[in-house]
Amino acid sequence: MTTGPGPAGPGANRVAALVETLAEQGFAVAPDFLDADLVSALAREALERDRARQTDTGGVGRKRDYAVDRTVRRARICWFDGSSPAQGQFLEEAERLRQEINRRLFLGVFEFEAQFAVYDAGGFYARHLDSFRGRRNRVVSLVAYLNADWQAGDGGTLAIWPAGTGGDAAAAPVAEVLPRAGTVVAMLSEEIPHEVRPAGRQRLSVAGWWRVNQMQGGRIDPPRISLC
Ligand SMILES: O=C(O)CCC(=O)C(=O)O
Ligand SMILES: [Fe+2]
Repeated sequence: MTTGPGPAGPGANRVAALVETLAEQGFAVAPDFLDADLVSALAREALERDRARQTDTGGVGRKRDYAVDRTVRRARICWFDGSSPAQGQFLEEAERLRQEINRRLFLGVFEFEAQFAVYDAGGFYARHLDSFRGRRNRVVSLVAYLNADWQAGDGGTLAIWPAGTGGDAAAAPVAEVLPRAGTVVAMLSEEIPHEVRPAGRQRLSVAGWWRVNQMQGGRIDPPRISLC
């Protein structure tokens, strides 16, 4: 039986289910989470920005930590600037998730930053955690895939390892996620090691992170400045 939208509005069950799974296992994979029209618009924008050379070569980390290391990551990125309706709609989805994350997980996450990512054939991102040493910087990670007709043979899966296996190179992944249009993945940034396997064809995504408020040298951690 299907149920209509509850009092919290359309999609509330979908958001609650994702966050519940995130709370239970440290990550959640939700196929068909995003509306198909939104996914198409985001894919178009990612390609337009890439063509206009507004994507950077995917250095690892926030701007001030920038280090381009093509042995770790081969992709181009472009930070959201909130300037398009598609970005706005995606950020509204992120806000719904943020509220549920704070309600269910008590994480106090407040700020969201997002980027388009373009991995050409051969692109990858070696196994990593999304948060940085010693800083409660990124707390929850969100990835949304924009690729129509992605097949298992196209590679580019997101491999996910269980929490706490960061230093264990021999541990087996618990999930391999195909980057199919509409699929969304959420992960606890400090705990879940993950890797983008080499893509067999161009692979488009949006990656985002929620952060907690941080005092640094008596100042609130400043918002990241856009690169494009
Ligand atoms: O695109 C993905 O599947 C994950 C990307 C990622 O791990 C990152 O940008 O930190
Ligand atoms: Fe990551």
